[in-house]
Amino acid sequence: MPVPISSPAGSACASDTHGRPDIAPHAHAAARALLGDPLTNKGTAFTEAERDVLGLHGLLPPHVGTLDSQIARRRRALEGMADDFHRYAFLRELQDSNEVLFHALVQHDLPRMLPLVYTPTVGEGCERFSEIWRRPRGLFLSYPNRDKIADILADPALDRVKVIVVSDGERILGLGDQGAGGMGIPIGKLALYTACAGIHPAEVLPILLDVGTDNAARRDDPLYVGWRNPRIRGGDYDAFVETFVEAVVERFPNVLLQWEDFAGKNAYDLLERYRGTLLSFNDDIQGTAATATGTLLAAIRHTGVPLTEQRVVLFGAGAAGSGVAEMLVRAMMDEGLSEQAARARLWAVDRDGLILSDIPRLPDQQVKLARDAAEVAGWTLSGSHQIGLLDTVVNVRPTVLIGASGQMGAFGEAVVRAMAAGCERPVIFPLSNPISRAEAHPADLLAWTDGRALVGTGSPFGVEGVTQVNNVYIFPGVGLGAIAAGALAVTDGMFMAAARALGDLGSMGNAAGLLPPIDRLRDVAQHIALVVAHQAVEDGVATLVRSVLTPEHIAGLMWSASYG
Ligand SMILES: O=C([O-])CC(=O)C(=O)O
Ligand SMILES: [Mg+2]
Repeated sequence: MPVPISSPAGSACASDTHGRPDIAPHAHAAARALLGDPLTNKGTAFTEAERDVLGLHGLLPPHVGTLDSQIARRRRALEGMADDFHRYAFLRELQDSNEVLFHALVQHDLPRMLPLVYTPTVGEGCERFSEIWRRPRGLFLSYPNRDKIADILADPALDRVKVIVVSDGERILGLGDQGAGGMGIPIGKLALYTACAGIHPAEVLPILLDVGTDNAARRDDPLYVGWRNPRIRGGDYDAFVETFVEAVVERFPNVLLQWEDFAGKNAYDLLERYRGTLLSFNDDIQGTAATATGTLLAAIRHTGVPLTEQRVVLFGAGAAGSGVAEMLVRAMMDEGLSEQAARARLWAVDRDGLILSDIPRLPDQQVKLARDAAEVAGWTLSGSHQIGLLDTVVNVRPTVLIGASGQMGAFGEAVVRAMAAGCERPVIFPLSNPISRAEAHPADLLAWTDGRALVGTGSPFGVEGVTQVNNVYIFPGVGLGAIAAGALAVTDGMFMAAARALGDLGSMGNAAGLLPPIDRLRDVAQHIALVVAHQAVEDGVATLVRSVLTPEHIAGLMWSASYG
């Protein structure tokens, strides 16, 4: 769906009484507005005819370019830069000046561009957001403006919005509280909705709920662009989010909303509170879970050990880790285990060590994962305090080790060698992002296991044979599928269908990895969208019937970057 570029008020050119062409004053303003709006700007690719009609002569250099030549020019500039952070900033600026060119560049070479516009570089983009602030994108809904949310959303420029990604910036990847800088994440995720699921750039809306920050370094930075206040919490926070959700439902009744990078308890509470009111999901809980589950199912094709016989140790039981655990339990139950038998195959280790039921004040999601102290009574332990990751691995002899802790290097040599000693083909997924928070470097995992490990990392490392196990394999397809089916809710079944579809996809020619290569992400999203849309029908939440939900229907919804 190209954005129509219409001539303002018919034609900009008129003739004065002497027959000289004359450009009406409003046309000058309109011409500048056209170039200043990233959704309509084509830069040097405006044709002669368009320049005539739209009054663009003089504002552009005389050369008329093509999208391909523009890509080549930007590509050369990008490769000449000193580091990825500057490439990130350059691409953000391009997105804010010409969206078609930005998306064409990204789609043209996803393996090169994804790590620049998304994980891992987006992490530094959030940490240094204020430093590279240039132009507004999306909406900052700050606590002091809480009475104005509905007015802000009323902007007619937002009429086409179909997908919102919202964060409050409190748990940005594994980097913690970044306050308003967390906006980099909704922007990055939505760039992938366009790149992978073909959602038009005019239909996406990044939102940052600025409720302050407890990150003193950000607050004390004189350049910080956010609200300089400690985080609002408790009832005031809940009321603020409630106002936000009510305004969204009123303004965009059919929108798909993705909660992203909220801290643990809020992540769970908001998902559960609003999943019945709003077509919504939490990517860190559900997207990560489906990605990890799907990749584990793919790994099982290599190891031959059925899911119901896996022994899984999870390190880090926050929103992402416990989301993975719950989905694995459901997947094992689908394959015939009782809930109790499924839970008996999972051990979760968090900051107090192995989660045991006698640990006081466990968060709700950890209570379900806790083991009975009696179960570990016979374990050989290295110390008398908590049961750490190494003790757990030595005693459990896991077949699968998953990290969602944000703790760099937590999968050390002793842990990994202990695992490899008890298992022929260890499956090891250090999922935490960005690279500075990964539980292990994949090259070390391969070395310590003599190449026997099947390794998947949240961030890209560029190590041969290592799969990137990132939510980008899931959320664009789930979102597109939900939209395609006109779904009223995103069910757990839709995520399970997405996970199984991912596991069944095979590596699409990616000989070394478990999942398809990054340059096939559009095909992945399209396939997952179809399966998810069908599951929406199955679960009774679709407003369209199954017979119209064909691959052609999905493909027809996907926009590709071109000037059209
Ligand atoms: O953004 C990513 O790469 C994956 C993710 O959701 C997270 O780490 O929070
Ligand atoms: Mg996230």
